[in-house]
Amino acid sequence: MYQVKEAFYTLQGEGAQTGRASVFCRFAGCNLWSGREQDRASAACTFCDTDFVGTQGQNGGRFTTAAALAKHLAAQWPEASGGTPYVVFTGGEPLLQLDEALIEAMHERGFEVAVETNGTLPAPEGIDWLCVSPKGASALALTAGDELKLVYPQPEAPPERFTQLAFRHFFLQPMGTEALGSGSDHLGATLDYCLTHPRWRLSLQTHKITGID
Ligand SMILES: C[S@@+](CC[C@H](N)C(=O)[O-])C[C@H]1O[C@@H](n2cnc3c(N)ncnc32)[C@H](O)[C@@H]1O
Ligand SMILES: Nc1nc2[nH]cc(C(=O)O)c2c(=O)[nH]1
Ligand code: SF4
Ligand SMILES: [Mg+2]
Repeated sequence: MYQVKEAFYTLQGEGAQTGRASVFCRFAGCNLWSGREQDRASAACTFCDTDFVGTQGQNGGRFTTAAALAKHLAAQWPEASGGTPYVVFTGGEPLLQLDEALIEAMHERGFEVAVETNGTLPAPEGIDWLCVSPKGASALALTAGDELKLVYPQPEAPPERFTQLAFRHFFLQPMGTEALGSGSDHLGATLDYCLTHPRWRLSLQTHKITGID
């Protein structure tokens, strides 16, 4: 049984695939936070900007088979539009639910499969684009992939801890604080770090700038 909070067609807002048309599948639930505000301060991940609780979002629901969920997601891609169909599995934490059967079902429908993960859980075979975004002191199970996208700053996860890992791209993404009720957006500190450490590139959450989903 797959539990999906929401699914929508948009442009990837972050990282090296920014601007690419994508079907997003946001799975419900996370292993680093319950999603309840009263638990935020004591969670392993404290700065989450996302509601991933339940299955009542747009195009959300419970799906009993990989085939049924794949059909539901493929239906969000515009017909006869050209380009390679692209699905981004996110959450919550997608690696609590994503399995080889669902990846295969998306491949059979012609999709490339991307994942946005906190990196604390092992990944199934067959992912085409793996983005790992480390969280605080949480240990990484995934130490290789396509991009490492670190939300900055995190006192318990300084960038230096990750540069030796086997990723093709290293991004710093300023911590957005809207969900946290603070005025500061950490953009200046992120710009400074990228300017003084050219290994790292800036990732902006462009969907928040443009107002797209
Ligand atoms: C909501 S998470 C879901 C996927 C997975 N659980 C993870 O943490 O990577 C999607 C992306 O948003 C990033 N993110 C979450 N909260 C953020 C915030 N307040 N500011 C900037 N990026 C944030 C995460 O680091 C991750 O790269
Ligand atoms: N447009 C857009 N791009 C995104 N990239 C990562 C997202 C996520 O929440 O995982 C996200 C999202 O929610 N919307
Ligand atoms: S690990 Fe990802 S989904 Fe979970 S609380 Fe942190 S940012 Fe949100
Ligand atoms: Mg998001």
